[in-house]
This record gives sequence, C-alpha cells and structure tokens, in this order.
Amino acid sequence: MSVAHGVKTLGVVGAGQMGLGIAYVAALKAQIPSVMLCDASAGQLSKGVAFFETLLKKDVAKGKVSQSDADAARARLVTVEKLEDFAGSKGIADMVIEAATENLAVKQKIFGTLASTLPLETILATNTSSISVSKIAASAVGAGVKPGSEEAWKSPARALGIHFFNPVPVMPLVELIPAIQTAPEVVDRSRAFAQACGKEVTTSKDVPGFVSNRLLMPFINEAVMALEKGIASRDDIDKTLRLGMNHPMGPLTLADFIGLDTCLSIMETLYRETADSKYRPAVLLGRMVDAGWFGKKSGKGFYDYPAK
Ligand SMILES: NC(=O)c1ccc[n+]([C@@H]2O[C@H](COP(=O)([O-])OP(=O)(O)OC[C@H]3O[C@@H](n4cnc5c(N)ncnc54)[C@H](O)[C@@H]3O)[C@@H](O)[C@H]2O)c1
Repeated sequence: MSVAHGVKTLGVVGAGQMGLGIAYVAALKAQIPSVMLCDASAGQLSKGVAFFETLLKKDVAKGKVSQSDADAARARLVTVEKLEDFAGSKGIADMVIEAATENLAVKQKIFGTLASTLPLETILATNTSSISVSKIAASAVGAGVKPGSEEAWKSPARALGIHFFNPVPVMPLVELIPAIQTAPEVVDRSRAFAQACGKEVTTSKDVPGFVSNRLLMPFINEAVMALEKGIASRDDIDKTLRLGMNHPMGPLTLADFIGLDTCLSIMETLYRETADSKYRPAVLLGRMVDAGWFGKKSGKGFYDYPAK
C-alpha cells in the first residue's frame, strides 16, 4: 500500500544551491501547493527566487516544461523572512527541509526554533551531507519543554535526514537517513515525498557521511592530495577520471560544483567522528577555503568561474 506524504505546505530553510533546488522540484514535480522559502540573507533569498525563475525559463525553452506548468510552479513559491513564518499567516508547514550551511551549531539553532513554533506533526528534515542526524534531531525540542517529558521524547521522532544531490533538479537520487530517534511513519512519509519529487530513494544508517559521502569525499580529498603533492596537474587528474573511468566530470571539477567549504566540512566530520587518519582533510583544501575560494558559487575554486 502506498503511503501519502500529506505535505500541502513545505518550508525550505536556505536559498542556496540545495535549498533552491529542493524548492524547485517540490513546486514543479511534487506540485506542493505552497513552498515557503526562507534564508538568513535577504540578498540570497532574492537571488534564489531569480534563479528559480531562470530554471523555469530554461526548462520551458528546452520543451521539458509547459508554460502553464511553469507559471503554476512559480505561483506555488512563497518567500518568508524568518523561520517563525513557517507557522504564520502564510500557512503552517507540514514538513520543513533545512538546507542551511553545513554547520552543526547553525542547524541545531534552526531545529530548536522550528520545534518551538511548529506542531508535533510537522516533519523536520535536514539535508546535511555528513553531520549526525541523531544530534540534529536531539535539538528538535521546543524552548521550555521539560527534559524527560513526553514531548521531549516525541519531538525528535519527527526529524530525519532527506539528502538530495546537486544539482537537485537533475540528480535522480534522494538518500533517507533515519536518526536513531526517528519514527518509522516519518520515514515512510518522507519516502513518499521524495518519490513525488521524481526521485529514487535509498536509505542509509546515520553514520558519518552516510553511504554517499563516506565513499565520495575521501575520493575527492585524495584527488586534492594528488594535486597538492604534484603527482599530476589539475587537468590531468580530472581527465584521468573522465576518460579512464568514464566519470562524467573529474573529482576537482566536482568539488568545485559541490562547494569546497562543504567538502572540507564533510571531511572534518568524517575525521572527527571516526578518529581515523584516512579521513584527514587535505591541507590545500583547507587553505583554499581560508582564501574564500569555495568553487563555482564564489567564482573561484580549482577552476575560475567569471561572473556572467
Ligand atoms: N552542495 C552540495 O553539493 C550538497 C549536496 C547535498 C547536500 N548538501 C548540504 O545542503 C546544505 C546546504 O548546502 P548548499 O550547497 O546549498 O550551501 P549554500 O552555501 O549554497 O547555501 C546555504 C544557505 O543557507 C543560508 N543560511 C545559513 N544560515 C541560515 C539560517 N540560520 N537560516 C536560514 N538560512 C541560513 C545561507 O545564507 C545560504 O544561502 C548543507 O548542509 C550541505 O552539506 C550540499
């Protein structure tokens, strides 16, 4: 028997590359009637909306989406100023997906606020790439809720990881990561939601990096180390994997697309949480992030991306 996701109003936290993509597939593919988008930066929020419109235009021009479907998707997107507005005059979210910066303290604060303002029935999902979902879920308890009370136990049970891939409109996979607190019903509804967004779904235990980044990030990190040690040039490292292994893009290009800050943060999580030296982040990766070279999103990474 198929499970209904029951999401009529979706909240998305973060209008960066992931949050925007999630809002896009939710509005266009899953046809969620109201998709509320929020970002801590007003500039990023308006940039996100402009990008949403550009994506729609491109899909219409390519004949992938009809003009009327594009108009309907645009009409479903609503911007809100703050997290509290997910339970405000524009509606009450049935599900919120957090796609803010990969930083535990940032995510814990967001989940605390969401749990304080939204009903217990609202699913609280994180798109984290590597942080312990159980730790994020533990912060999904409202302010003033007594430790040990029924609500203090129940509230984290509506939290889980819903891990979309970049770029969200293109990549067909979603990885679900139940926290150790997550209720089975929440996993079933989230699977139905991801499928409605047009995605195939896999499930991973809540371990550092889950399945996807436990395999991908050490591979990217090794490519950065190969560059750092002068084993081969940037172009030859990428070309080897593209032409020799049939990868659609080389690991250094992929790192630029993911964001070097995100890659570093995932490696740091793997290293810290396993205490295994095989996950030591490449020094060069750290230095590039120190320099503000975050990859495609900042205009410079292993490659240059001049502003259009
Ligand atoms: N980039 C990828 O390839 C990828 C893939 C899968 C998952 N993820 C994960 O998705 C999340 C977002 O990644 P991204 O690449 O979109 O990052 P990004 O830097 O493009 O966007 C993050 C956005 O979050 C906003 N933000 C930060 N703190 C906030 C807060 N307190 N409230 C509201 N908005 C806030 C920032 O202003 C920014 O616009 C991270 O957890 C990341 O690990 C990234």
